Amino acid sequence: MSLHTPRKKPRIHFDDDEGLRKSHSTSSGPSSPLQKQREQLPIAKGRDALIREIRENDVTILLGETGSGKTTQVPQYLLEAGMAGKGMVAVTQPRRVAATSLAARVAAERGVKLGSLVGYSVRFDEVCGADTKIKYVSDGMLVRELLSDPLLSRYSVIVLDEAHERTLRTDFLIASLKSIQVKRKQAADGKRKGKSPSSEINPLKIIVMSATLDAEKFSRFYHNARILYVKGRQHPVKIFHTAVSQTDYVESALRAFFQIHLDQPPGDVLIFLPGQEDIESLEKTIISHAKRLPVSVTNVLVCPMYASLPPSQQARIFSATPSKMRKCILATNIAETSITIPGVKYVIDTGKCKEKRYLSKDTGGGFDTLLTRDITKASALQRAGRAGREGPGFCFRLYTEEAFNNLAASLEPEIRRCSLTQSVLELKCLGQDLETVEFMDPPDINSVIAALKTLWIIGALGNSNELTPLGRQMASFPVEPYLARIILASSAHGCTSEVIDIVSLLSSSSSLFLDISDQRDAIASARSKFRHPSGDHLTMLNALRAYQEMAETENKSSRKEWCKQHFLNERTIAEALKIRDQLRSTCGRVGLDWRASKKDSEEPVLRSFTVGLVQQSALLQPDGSYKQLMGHSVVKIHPGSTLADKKVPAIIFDELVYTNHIYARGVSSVPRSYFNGVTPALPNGS
Ligand SMILES: Nc1ncnc2c1ncn2[C@@H]1O[C@H](COP(=O)(O)OP(=O)(O)OP(=O)(O)O)[C@@H](O)[C@H]1O
Repeated sequence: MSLHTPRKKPRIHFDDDEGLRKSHSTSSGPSSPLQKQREQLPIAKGRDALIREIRENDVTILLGETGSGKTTQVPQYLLEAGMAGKGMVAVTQPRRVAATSLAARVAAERGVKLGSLVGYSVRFDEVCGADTKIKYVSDGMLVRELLSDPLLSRYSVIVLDEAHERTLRTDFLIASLKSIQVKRKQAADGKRKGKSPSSEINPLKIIVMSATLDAEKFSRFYHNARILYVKGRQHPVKIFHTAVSQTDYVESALRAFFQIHLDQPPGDVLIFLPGQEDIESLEKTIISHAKRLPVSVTNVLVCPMYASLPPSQQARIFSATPSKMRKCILATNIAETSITIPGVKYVIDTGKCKEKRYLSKDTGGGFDTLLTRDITKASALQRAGRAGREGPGFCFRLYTEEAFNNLAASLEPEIRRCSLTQSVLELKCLGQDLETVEFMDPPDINSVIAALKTLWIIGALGNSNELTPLGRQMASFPVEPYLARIILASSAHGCTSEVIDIVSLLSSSSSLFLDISDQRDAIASARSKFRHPSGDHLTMLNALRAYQEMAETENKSSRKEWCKQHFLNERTIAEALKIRDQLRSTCGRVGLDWRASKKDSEEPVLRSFTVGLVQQSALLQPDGSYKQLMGHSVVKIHPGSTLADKKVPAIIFDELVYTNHIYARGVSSVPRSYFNGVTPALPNGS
């Protein structure tokens, strides 16, 4: 590799530069139709044996290298073998982008329209029909289905894919499916013996899949379940490590990208970074460096990819790369498992990720936060596995081989490190207690107590931890319990219409207000039109109302321009309006009139929000700081808030962001008296 990086930076030396040169002599072969591709996948050779084993065993643990064909093929084999019966095959995915893109791929392989035989279901978006037999579903959505169908009787087979990720929802399913399987077996046996002839319940098959799984542990949990291995991968991935460790991973990623771009044959590049901030900063530097390249060099198309990016923008990574361009995808670990991004030949792995962790009150927290940390070996293997899906691939790790060897094998399960509030509520609705469920790894007792306390404070649980009617109503809403509580509180204050509008905006995957750090003055002046003196919640409502008024008369391009001028994210509005429809229909189901609206809505709306956000509130101290009402942390108002630098007696906020300070984001000012009587835990007059 010759030295061509911009800004004349020294090249990064990888441990097998020579090997890289040689490996390009391998051709990926001519492209073949989808069916031929299916037959060539490593898993295809073992198809019959696999079906036989699954038929014979209640639970099967399937291990196979990334790209061997597990996720796309196993559900189709089950269908072809008639194992879906009258029911469906569900395939769970920890991430929505994986569920939607896999469903599209499998629909294409079967030559059917997405939403017919093959569909998907993720939060706020479902593309399925009466004839759907294979459903890719986010783990969270399957948990929600449990609430209305505790035996998941619509499914004949449930495939827990990427089980190694051990998200809270996956662990919840791992535990629930174990007892559901027993109950369904008993029901089916009873039916055979004529005890319950009307029962439509059939036995359930469980398949657990991953490329990087502690298979023995899963097997033990499921009564020594059968472990199967799929051998081999379709295309090789050559892995390179840096010769020496790197100090600045963003800078190193920049250099590695241009080394590939200038020296290597065509093929898109996927760079893994920990979070949105790093992605935005690298995006800017890549674009500015690319502009300075000679005109003869292929153009670069940068596509960011992180969870809070609207789904339509995320979908850009899957669209074909224009000719004479090289796509450079900058992604968090949301692109790490399951997905195939067509065109990606090179992966650059910074070795870093953000991990959600619950900061306990003892450490000044009491909330989930994201911390940057080293990835695990399992993640490194998954990241490398995103190359080599359509032909030979290359993975450049920006850390040494020794550092790789020292990485932890896998991440601590989410159940051991995240807030459990929603899960506790869901279990309560199923008549269970988190403490008594047989989890693969039991949760930390302090987290369970914190969740129970939150649910008690917002009225979901009574004094003996029993589920209240209010709690059951909260669980019906597809949002966090505290947001559901706000909606329910709005009923008493007669402002459900306004509150649902704001909650819909808060539940969207990206923020309504664009926050571009170097344009804060321009943003502040554009936003002043909508500013509500009480703070961000009613400012959001004003902006939404202004948008809707304008949209009544303007066409699509003027609407877009208007949003640009006002630094509003139009996609967030579109998403929020969809969410609003769902929340309105949930209101209908729980007997709430969503049309209830107040002309002067400030007090009723803020009173409703205070009920749900009582744990997310802080009081002004004599020294000018804000101290949490329920907790020990001193928080600052986020600079992006309409209340930044303001001193008001009390604030409520949507979230805390943990950087060099603890910042409250999405802030409104409320009179202290609003806290009176909101919760039984608060002393009078606080
Ligand atoms: N959207 C797609 N476009 C092109 N090829 C695809 C697509 N999805 C899957 N493939 C092809 O099918 C192969 C198998 O994909 P599949 O997701 O089934 O593998 P897997 O074993 O589940 O991998 P992983 O463990 O990484 O999820 C890929 O390597 C790729 O060749």
